[in-house]
Amino acid sequence: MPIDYSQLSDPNAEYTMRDLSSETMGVTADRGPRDVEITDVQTTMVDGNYPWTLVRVYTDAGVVGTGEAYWGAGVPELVERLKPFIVGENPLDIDRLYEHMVQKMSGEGSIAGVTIHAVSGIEIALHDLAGKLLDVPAYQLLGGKYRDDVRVYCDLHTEDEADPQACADEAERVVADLGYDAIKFDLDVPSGHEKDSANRHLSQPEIEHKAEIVRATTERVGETAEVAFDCHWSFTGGSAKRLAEEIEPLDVWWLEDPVPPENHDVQREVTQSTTTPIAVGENVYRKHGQRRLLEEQAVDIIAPDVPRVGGMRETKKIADLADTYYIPVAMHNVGSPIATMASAQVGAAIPNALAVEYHSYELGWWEDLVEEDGLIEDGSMAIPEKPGLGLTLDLDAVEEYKVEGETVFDEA
Ligand SMILES: O=C(O)C(=O)C[C@H](O)[C@H](O)CO
Repeated sequence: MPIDYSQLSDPNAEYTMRDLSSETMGVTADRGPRDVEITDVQTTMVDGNYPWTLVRVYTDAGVVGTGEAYWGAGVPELVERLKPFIVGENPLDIDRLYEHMVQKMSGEGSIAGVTIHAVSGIEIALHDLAGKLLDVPAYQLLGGKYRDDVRVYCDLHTEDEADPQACADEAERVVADLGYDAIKFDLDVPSGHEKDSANRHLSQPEIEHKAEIVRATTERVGETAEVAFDCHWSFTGGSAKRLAEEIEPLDVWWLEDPVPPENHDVQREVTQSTTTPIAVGENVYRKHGQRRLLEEQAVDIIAPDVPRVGGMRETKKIADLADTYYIPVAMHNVGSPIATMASAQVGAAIPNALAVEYHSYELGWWEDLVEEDGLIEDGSMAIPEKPGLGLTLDLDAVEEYKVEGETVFDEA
């Protein structure tokens, strides 16, 4: 039997002094037709190339909002934990409900991690819902449009990720056949020269091997496409600096996460040591987490993940802060069409959007999860003029691709 979290004791959530519920805040004025109440929250996990955790928020108006939380063990349980804090609330108060959820979960660790994944999934669903209730696209809720289409970059893989020629071949194929003009490869791949996989140090032959991947791909497609490289927080500051310097003459879009994200001093030193643009952000939570990276100009490009960092408004706030330092935003994304569209809607509404990531080109059924077709064309996503996120989940496809044992959401 599923656990009824509302029956479990949680002193922090019960007695927290800063209570942002409508009742305590006295948010009770009659809003006429906009007086809508949240009645339920549900999740369904889809077995994509990541465990996509779809979130639905139901209302007494019969309107449902769909969002997506970044994957992670326990995220559906955390969504269930959050439910009592938003049931009965007006879904149009997105900002207050976000603050309310974060505050109520502060004893449980809402500074970062899977708690914020769960909050983000609900927050995105609230944008879809609010857009539908007000009959406007989600970007409109964020302040309106800077662009009709948002650029999408494709994360690429090859059977042998360490083979520079295989990477160059795949880059050429994807750029020519799928129409992308921006792509990304992993650079934390073995070179055959590794002596120790723990100490983060890169020997010169390892650096030369990585530079060879960069050289092979940028030489092959550099005239028509931008190429970024991801290092997944692997190296020492010194190694990162040597790698970044080595690839300076090559035409790199950005080098991502060369060092772990938690030491800002090292991060800043690496970024400021090189002309190779450094991108960081997917593993950093909420505007508070991203603040120092931006204020200390420890990044050239900020890369928040919308269903992970806190949701759409939180990403907008991060983008606003980034823009005060003239730093562009490349939205990290490994999600389903729901997360990808949520990211693109943010991209439409911020001046400094560089691109949104697409991470599922090898899956074959990514787009089948929604009724709409042609979501990404020629490396870009057109922002729908339909209300909310502008997508309709195909519940038959959700049933087909759900994680074994999962239950598909109720209809509206
Ligand atoms: O695409 C990226 O930038 C990634 O880092 C993909 C990663 O595998 C994922 O986000 C975390 O494991």
